[in-house]
Amino acid sequence: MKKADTIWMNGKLIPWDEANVHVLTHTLHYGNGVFEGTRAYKTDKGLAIFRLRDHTKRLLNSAKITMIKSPYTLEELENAQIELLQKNSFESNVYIRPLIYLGYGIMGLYHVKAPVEVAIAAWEWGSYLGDDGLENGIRVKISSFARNSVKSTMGKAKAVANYLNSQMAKFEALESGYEEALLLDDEGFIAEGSGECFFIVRDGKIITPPNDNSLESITQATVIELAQKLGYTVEHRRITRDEVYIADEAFFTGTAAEVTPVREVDARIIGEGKRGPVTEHLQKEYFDVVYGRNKDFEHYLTYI
Ligand SMILES: Cc1[nH+]cc(COP(=O)(O)O)c(CN[C@@H](CCC(=O)O)C(=O)O)c1O
Repeated sequence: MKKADTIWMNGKLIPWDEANVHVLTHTLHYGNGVFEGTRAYKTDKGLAIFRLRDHTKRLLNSAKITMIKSPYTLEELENAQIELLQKNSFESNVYIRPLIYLGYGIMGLYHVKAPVEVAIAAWEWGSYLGDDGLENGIRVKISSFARNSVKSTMGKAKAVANYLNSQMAKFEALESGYEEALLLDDEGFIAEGSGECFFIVRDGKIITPPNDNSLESITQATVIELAQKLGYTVEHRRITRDEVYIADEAFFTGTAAEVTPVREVDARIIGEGKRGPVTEHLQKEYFDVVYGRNKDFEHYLTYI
């Protein structure tokens, strides 16, 4: 990972190598911290953060869900992200990682007296699932792990602790020779990927699971809005694994994953075993949106 010069920590820009925490930082031990993943793209008019407000709102919603009181307002956090990108220099697209976490000072599960800290880092990050994956699709394994259950966790919070489930699913998939995991919910319906939301295409219709068991994905929402504007029928409904196997196309969406085609699931070739025509169309349109080439969506961009 290429270091940037500085990281924003609790209101100050400090040198990357000095952005450290104490080993008894509460979140390190108990996993109650919330974070975001936001991309900024090199558009013709310079670097632009995509859906900054939506991501920052979700960060504060995540904090509210897990009972962390942010010391900064929505505007202060937005301005901090803008300042971080202005004060660092980046050659290519940037990934921004805000984190609100519980710092050093108390141990034990009752967290309310732990100090709340905020750090925002940014680095240059290419395609999450590989350039080849973006173009030709990836191979996916249905995970042996069910997605965190709504009976025991809260998936609308982008909370640190929720990612042990994702990490183990990702590990299992890669160790089995695949490139990503697709998780079922605890009733056996498709939930989402380890770090993405999921779509299939059947008979020209675009289908994606509701967010009962997944993060409310900003990229999923953008792709749905885009697809509807392009005249596609979009269904938000439950999907079973065997419906995935017989789908004409499938793809993941996420800030990091962008629109990544899926060409195989559990050794079943999806469609023609490559990026499908609808996926390719949506992927191209999505990149036009985030690079500021689609004026109907330019309100989502915050130019730095
Ligand atoms: C579990 C999960 N589900 C769906 C999504 C898609 O949400 P959105 O980015 O708002 O469209 C993400 C983002 N996953 C982050 C993973 C990055 C990482 O590995 O770290 C991301 O895409 O930034 C998830 O982590």
